[in-house]
Amino acid sequence: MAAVTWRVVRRWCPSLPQVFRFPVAQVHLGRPKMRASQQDFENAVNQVKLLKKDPGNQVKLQLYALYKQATDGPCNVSKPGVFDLVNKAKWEAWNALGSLPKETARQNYVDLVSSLSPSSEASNQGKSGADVKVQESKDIVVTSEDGITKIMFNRPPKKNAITFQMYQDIILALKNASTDNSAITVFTGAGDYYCSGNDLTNFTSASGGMEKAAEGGAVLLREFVNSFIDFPKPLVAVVNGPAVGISVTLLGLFDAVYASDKATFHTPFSHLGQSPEACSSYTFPKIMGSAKATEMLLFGKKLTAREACAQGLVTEVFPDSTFKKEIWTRLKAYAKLPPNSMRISKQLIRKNEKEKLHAVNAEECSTLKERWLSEECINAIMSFLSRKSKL
Ligand SMILES: CCCCC/C=C/CC(=O)SCCNC(=O)CCNC(=O)[C@H](O)C(C)(C)COP(=O)(O)OP(=O)(O)OC[C@H]1O[C@@H](n2cnc3c(N)ncnc32)[C@H](O)[C@@H]1OP(=O)(O)O
Repeated sequence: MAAVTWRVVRRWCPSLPQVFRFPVAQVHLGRPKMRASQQDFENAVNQVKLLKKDPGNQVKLQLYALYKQATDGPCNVSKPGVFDLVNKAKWEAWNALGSLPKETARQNYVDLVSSLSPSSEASNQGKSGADVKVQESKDIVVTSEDGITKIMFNRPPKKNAITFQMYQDIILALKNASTDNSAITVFTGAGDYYCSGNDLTNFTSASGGMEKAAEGGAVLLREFVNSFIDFPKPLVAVVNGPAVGISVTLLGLFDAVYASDKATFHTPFSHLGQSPEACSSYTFPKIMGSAKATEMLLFGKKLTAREACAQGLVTEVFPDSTFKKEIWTRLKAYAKLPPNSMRISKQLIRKNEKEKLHAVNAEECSTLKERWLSEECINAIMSFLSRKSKL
């Protein structure tokens, strides 16, 4: 099997990978699908041989890398010489998958092949006997175009507040984006808000009581933030409007943040009887100095986009009238840069911080678990729900 894939890739990949455009593909995420079986994987390998349309060198390299990871595990061969262009590109694609587990690589391979041949997914599911209906998530929309995977908060009637389901959808979207063929990943919001933060009904509407909800919430939050800490490609926020709570604190883990001049940045944790999350107790003082971080995280001072830019939380601010046009033009150009180079540079920048970020995340989550059960927090949430308070 390996020889077949090797031949296919070699035939398809005669030169160094160029930057290829990938067709528009909209992927709705929902509950994770059943894990791909060995049979699904072998079906997908055969499916690749039958593809009528050349999917482009980037996809072929990704297929090669996932195949090797799924069958041999992490890259265990020495790097080809600098002039062995094809094998070096293949080695780099495989090596970039790091310690991705074999089962995950197998699943990602099957998903990637499914996305190349829309009819194959249904037939794969039929063969494995898994008649699982993938629940579509309307609240997180993931699209891929021009080398950019876009993850959009899509719940405008609730100002894009994040439900428990949306946290899970985002974890899955980031997992898929980390091995898809895009060069960069972008978060943005639908409607007038970027995101109003955690959905304040998450805990009150959870079955099984507050204690159980707080326990589960802390585990989910930790996994959610970890997926941002570990995300291997450039991660960009396109902040189209006001951002609140966790949608602001997460920005400290992004590689670039572009904002409309209509955006605001608000972390009202004390007003809500809560404490900072998403590593902001570490990243914010580092980014803006402890005095300015204190104003935001302890006193809930809301920043305009220009103030956030002056503090280093935002990369650049654009007039709202031209924001979308200007930013997507720029991002499409960035997405044409060599993806491996960007990924490796990000790895160098993030490497020395990772351990610290994971430790901070763990501590913030266990602190929050206690906070969510506190009287201060419960009263603040009840007050919002009974419409006595608004930010
Ligand atoms: C796994 C768990 C992890 C948990 C991680 C913890 C993170 C901490 C945080 O994120 S703290 C931040 C939480 N967010 C807030 O406190 C914002 C609360 N919302 C508001 O104050 C206001 O709604 C507003 C300022 C965002 C917008 O005000 P506006 O007057 O413009 O609009 P409405 O208030 O009428 O809102 C429209 C509808 O949207 C609902 N809504 C808005 N935000 C939230 C939210 N965060 N949670 C739940 N619902 C929200 C609002 O209730 C309205 O709904 P309705 O039309 O049905 O009344």
